[in-house]
Amino acid sequence: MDEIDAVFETVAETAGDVRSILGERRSYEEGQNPSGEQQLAADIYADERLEQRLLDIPAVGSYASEERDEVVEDSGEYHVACDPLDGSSNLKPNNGMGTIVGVYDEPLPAGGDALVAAAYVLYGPTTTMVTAVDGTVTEYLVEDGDRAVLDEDVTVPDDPVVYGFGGRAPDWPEAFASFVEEIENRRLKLRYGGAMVADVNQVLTYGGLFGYPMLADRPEGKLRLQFEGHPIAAIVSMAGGASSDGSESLLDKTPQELHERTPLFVGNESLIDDLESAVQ
Ligand SMILES: O=P(O)(O)OC[C@H]1O[C@](O)(COP(=O)(O)O)[C@@H](O)[C@@H]1O
Ligand SMILES: [Mg+2]
Ligand SMILES: [Mg+2]
Repeated sequence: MDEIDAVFETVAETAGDVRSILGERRSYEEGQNPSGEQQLAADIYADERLEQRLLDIPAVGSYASEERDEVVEDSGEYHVACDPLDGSSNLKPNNGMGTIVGVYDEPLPAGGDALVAAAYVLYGPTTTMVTAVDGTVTEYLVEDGDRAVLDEDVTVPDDPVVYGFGGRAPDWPEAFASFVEEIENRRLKLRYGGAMVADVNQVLTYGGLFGYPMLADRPEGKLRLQFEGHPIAAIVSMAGGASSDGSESLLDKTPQELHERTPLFVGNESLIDDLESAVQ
């Protein structure tokens, strides 16, 4: 699909720009995003750049992002939802961060069944990009805005190695806390860096489970279904893994509101099955 490739191309180009400003846009701005989180100058830069560039593509009919209240309308058959800078609190300690993009063929907010393609960029020691469309997941190295294929068929390894869960352990519901204990006893290794894209990329590379669970005072968890949940779930699912909110696949869910949150788990299908049995 040429239109989807145009979106991927634009995201790769923009990744080059975002990478180049990270060093100088480290300060917090006055404003908060619709989820009540303080915005960094880099969050705002990435959001504005993606908005401009993506809406320039004729097939892109609207742009929505974690960093703005409303959908920006244009005309075109695809609707793009972005987390412009995922894990931006990692900017200060110089750790991994990402950009997440979901492409839908229905106006937003839209259900997971309307998602036709997804991608993320990982700003690590190198910049890489993972795309998912038509059942295939591809990993690229991004240099100067250009993509070079690293792995043309990314699949979640059968034998899981790593796990990482967000939130404070005392806030985890009892059933989830017992599940985590059991996961640790299976000799999985802890890998948690505080940026979902970076943590999920560990799961795609080594196999395992990433989650940001329901919390005692926040049963809806932290992460946003439209901007983070659906695209990440689609990528992991197309790579042979699975997703869940604790009881059903994230791809079966439709947000009632654009910025709706959800508990989020992605990884090997067997681990997602075990998680659902443990927390339901
Ligand atoms: O600091 P915590 O509570 O572990 O939360 C980390 C999670 O929050 C996020 O940073 C939320 O994303 P944003 O940075 O885009 O708001 C995820 O990337 C990450 O998994
Ligand atoms: Mg995020
Ligand atoms: Mg963000």
